[in-house]
Amino acid sequence: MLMLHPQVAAAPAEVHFFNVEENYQRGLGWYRQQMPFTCPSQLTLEKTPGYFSSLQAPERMHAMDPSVRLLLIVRDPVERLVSDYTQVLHNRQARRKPYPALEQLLLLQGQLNPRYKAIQRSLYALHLARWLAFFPLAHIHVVDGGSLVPQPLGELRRVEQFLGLMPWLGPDNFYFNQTKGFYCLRAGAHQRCLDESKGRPHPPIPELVLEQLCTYFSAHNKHFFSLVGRTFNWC
Ligand SMILES: Nc1ncnc2c1ncn2[C@@H]1O[C@H](COP(=O)(O)OS(=O)(=O)O)[C@@H](OP(=O)(O)O)[C@H]1O
Repeated sequence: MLMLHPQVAAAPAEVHFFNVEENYQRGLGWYRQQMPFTCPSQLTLEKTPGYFSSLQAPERMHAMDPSVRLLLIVRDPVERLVSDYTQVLHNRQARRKPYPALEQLLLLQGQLNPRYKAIQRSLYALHLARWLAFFPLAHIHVVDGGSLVPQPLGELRRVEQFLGLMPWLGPDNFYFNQTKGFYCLRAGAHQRCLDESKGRPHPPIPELVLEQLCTYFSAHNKHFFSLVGRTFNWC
């Protein structure tokens, strides 16, 4: 989830990205775990995926500034779950710690375990409803992660529009990186790809488990579609 101040149209000279969750995980000091002071010429963006499913974040963010604009990037909840697992698996392996196979976490005596955190984080309707208790839908722009990957320009132009920014992005700002198999960013002489912790191959999931996941998420997904007033190509 990304949080932006509405005066972004003022075209600030500097843009700061901030990720409280990452800074916390990296053990940085408390001052890197709070929103920094921002000058009028600066725009500060907060990007912390964990806020979306946080119980406290909506109310706290609203108390900080009820006029913030929010960007929510969603992808197929099943893909998100597997991506979540893959990320934790690699973090554990990097610290030479064991981690169970995905199916062991997903299933309890053959049935899906709804207490598995990666499943809970994929219940978008549940989380969004908490945000909608504090912010109107018009303040929340949903980015389709499934289309952001193959067509980044289209999705990001819609973000520019939502933020009331002057259209700036064009096809030259993206290039396809054959090695990574993804689009990366280019601005003038600068190029930026997501780091190697992103875009890793996902472990295969048996067809039967996929069907169980699909059945489980289907009603939640429909609820999410009704909340945002659009559908996605998910279960
Ligand atoms: N250039 C490039 N390199 C790697 N990965 C890319 C890229 N562009 C888009 N993607 C897709 O973005 C997914 C990672 O998104 P995250 O939200 O986890 O990353 S981040 O928090 O925004 O850094 C990542 O998901 P995973 O494959 O599950 O890692 C990709 O599907």
